[in-house]
Amino acid sequence: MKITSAKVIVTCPGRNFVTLKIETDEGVYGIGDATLNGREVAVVSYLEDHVIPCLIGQDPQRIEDIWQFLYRGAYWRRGPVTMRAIAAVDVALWDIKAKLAGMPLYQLLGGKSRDKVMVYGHANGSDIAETVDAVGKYIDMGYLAVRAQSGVPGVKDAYGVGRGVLHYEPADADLPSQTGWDTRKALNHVPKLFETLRDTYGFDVHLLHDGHHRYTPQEAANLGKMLEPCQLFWLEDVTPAENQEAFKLIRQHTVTPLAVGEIFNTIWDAKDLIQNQLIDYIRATIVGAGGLTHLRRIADLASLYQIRTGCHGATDLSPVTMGTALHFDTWVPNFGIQEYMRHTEETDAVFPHDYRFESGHLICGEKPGHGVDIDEELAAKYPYSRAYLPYTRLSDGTVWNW
Ligand SMILES: O=C(O)C(=O)C[C@H](O)[C@H](O)CO
Ligand SMILES: [Mg+2]
Repeated sequence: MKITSAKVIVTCPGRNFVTLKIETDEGVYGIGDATLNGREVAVVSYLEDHVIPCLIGQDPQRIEDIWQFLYRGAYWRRGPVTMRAIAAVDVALWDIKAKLAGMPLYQLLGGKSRDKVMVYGHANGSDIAETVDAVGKYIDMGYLAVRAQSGVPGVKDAYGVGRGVLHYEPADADLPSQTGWDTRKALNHVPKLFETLRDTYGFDVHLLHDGHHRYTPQEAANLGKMLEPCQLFWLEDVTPAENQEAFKLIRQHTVTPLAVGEIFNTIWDAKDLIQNQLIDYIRATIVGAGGLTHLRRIADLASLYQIRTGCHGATDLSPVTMGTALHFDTWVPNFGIQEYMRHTEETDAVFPHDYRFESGHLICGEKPGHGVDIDEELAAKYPYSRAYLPYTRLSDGTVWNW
């Protein structure tokens, strides 16, 4: 069996997505997501100019060998562009293998560990009252877990505050827009938000919060400690994780559960965090961390230390990643939770899929493969449109972490 052709499809049904389609001489094809928010075209070139020429004529059934070839063979390892390109190939090949086997992908991974996958939604508002209302709407929709982000008084465009009720897309301008940050103001505000949420909704609903890399380790420890009475499900990306050791300080001071990893590319980004038990949830996902082949290795390492998965699932990860992640979540023994930021109707129409939301859970379908396709004719109606993520400055002009 041979790969006969591969093409990259770029479409923008409200936001940009990069999709790889691999075709074979047996008529079976596979689809993989390669979207890198704000840097999409770099991955298109990596795939078209450097990966696809090497794929033609290869046996698509040799997933592991092709993964190793793309990772080791390039000499230049890791990084978001390389690993997204590898992820797209990997997922397309798993899709092909599962279609050939006539099985939903979770069966190839080892079968179901659970019937459904608990997800968390994104509630946000410009102030505490609006955010509390928004969380209530998610609870009414059946969610068992909700991430809450609120505007912070005196901070311009605080992270996570969207412009719509169900959809939040931060990459919104053809040059990066400037947002603000003030840690002191956030430390005054965030604990009040969660106290109000607990007073309003009690302690049964799982609540989550994303620090989006803004705090220093000391500030992060302080926030984690202040939030302890509110019993969060997790506090995410509370400090940047390039220095994995930084989490030791946070860990020594708080039992608030910690989640990290949506920007990780490989197991090496998470190795010390996992082996020193400095986190509780690993957020690496299919498209970010080299596909199913590599994410499985991260999850297995994490399972040795009772660390559970919590795959990134923002809207810049296409339905192809969501569908594949749901097969992974259905199988992975140390599953924790899955992020679920809803795609718009336009996006869902471009990527027909068989997963569905039911009572706070997503359930993957039973179609052979990962269950997500691309409508190429419809995709062609939405041409690429450059969009950047915002960036952040403190009030004195210093660039900070967005
Ligand atoms: O979903 C999250 O937790 C995020 O932090 C979303 C990111 O800001 C988003 O994926 C950036 O493209
Ligand atoms: Mg996040």
